[in-house]
Amino acid sequence: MQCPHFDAGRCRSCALMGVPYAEQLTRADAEVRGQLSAHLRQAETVGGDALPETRWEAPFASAESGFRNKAKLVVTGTAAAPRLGILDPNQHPKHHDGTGHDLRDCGLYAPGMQTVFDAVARSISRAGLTPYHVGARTGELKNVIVTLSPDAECMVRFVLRSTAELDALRAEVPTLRGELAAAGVPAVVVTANLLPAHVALPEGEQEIPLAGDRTLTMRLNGIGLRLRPQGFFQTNTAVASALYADAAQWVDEASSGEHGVAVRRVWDLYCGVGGFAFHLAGEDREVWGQEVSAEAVAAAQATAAALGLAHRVTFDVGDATAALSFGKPSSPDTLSFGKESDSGALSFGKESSPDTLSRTTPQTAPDEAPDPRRGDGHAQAPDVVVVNPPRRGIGAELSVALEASGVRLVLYSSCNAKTLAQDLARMPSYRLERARVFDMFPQTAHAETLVLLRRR
Ligand SMILES: C[S@@+](CC[C@H](N)C(=O)[O-])C[C@H]1O[C@@H](n2cnc3c(N)ncnc32)[C@H](O)[C@@H]1O
Repeated sequence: MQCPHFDAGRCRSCALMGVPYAEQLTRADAEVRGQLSAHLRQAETVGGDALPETRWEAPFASAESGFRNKAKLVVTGTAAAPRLGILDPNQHPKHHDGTGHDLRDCGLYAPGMQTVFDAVARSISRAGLTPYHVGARTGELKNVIVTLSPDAECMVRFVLRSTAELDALRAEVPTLRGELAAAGVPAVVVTANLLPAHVALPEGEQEIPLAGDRTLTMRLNGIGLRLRPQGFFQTNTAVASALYADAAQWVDEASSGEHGVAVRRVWDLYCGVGGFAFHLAGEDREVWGQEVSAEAVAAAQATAAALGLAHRVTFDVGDATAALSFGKPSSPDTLSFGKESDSGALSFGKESSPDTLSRTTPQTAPDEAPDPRRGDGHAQAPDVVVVNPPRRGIGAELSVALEASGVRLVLYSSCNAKTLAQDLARMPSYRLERARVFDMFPQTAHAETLVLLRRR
């Protein structure tokens, strides 16, 4: 892939731009393999059972362009001539003069995205929305966030500093929707998001619905996952489809044969809108998902209801790091969460302390009486736990709890092989059975890794 913005130094987001794609894939695979080298297993015989070496699957390739389903565009310029893209990366953020570059034609975006961007730009001009100027701290419209579904429907969110221009935006929305419907990319969700603070974040806490029913359906492998404005969704739809499909297949394969693990209960921790949960939900399986974002949980519950699965695929808002600490209720209101930043860092009101670790009693936990405060989906110990945390990994509390638990299979999907390796080091009772790199983020050095761990 070749990019004029990269070549001109206007955008440096794609660090590997210009590196042939086959080489990017080889590098990503080698990098992850290197990070996990201490955990790769040789063939061995344990208690008379022959255990094969770690099965390292060929990396899953992405399309090298046109793969992104989501755009977070900084709005600069003027209402008459808005630019949708990024702030000039060559200036220090603290002393930025507000210059931005228009990246509507960025080659990473899925076909159809630019049609949405162009219609949004026309709306900004018609409504007279003033782009926020980071240098002068004036103006209202900070960012536009667009998500495009595989069915060519979209969600458009306008991130505003205040409600000063909300009425003008509200009055413009029907025209925008009319244009997008005529162009074949109907906007099924339009919202305003408020970000009053002068901070380099893509969005704020408050979401104001302007049109639509607040859910966009992302259809992957025939499963219509509902997405609401503030819920996380994997940005590369095709690669996410392959990731979820492999996860389901690996669990099916691990549950069959001589050493097969009967899989009746699955936990999907850090579940987002339930991508893993719905792919792993079988006829005779219960799945429980836990996630810190209430919007994502509401979306996952809407999917369960729409698919007629609400009786056996359930979700709760809560801190996944404490999910296996059966001795204590995982009450969301005992923790005060900050927002996840782009880097994936969360600011927690409370860090996991030695005290919370000592209250975790996982050796006996899976057999303990179910906590009546918990719903059916997680009243009993799971056979499989899926974890898909942000870049910081699952951390000490959850990895130590998993290590001491009776859980037979763990599927760990990670976007950071370094923290994955750190977490695996705290779980020596698990054998790394299978691994695969998924190129979720072509043109960058980042990749997603799925590993299947089986208790020795
Ligand atoms: C990489 S995303 C994965 C989401 C989902 N598994 C998917 O496939 O789309 C990580 C998710 O973890 C959530 N999260 C972050 N910290 C959490 C915590 N302590 N407990 C539960 N969920 C958390 C985020 O809100 C986000 O939805």
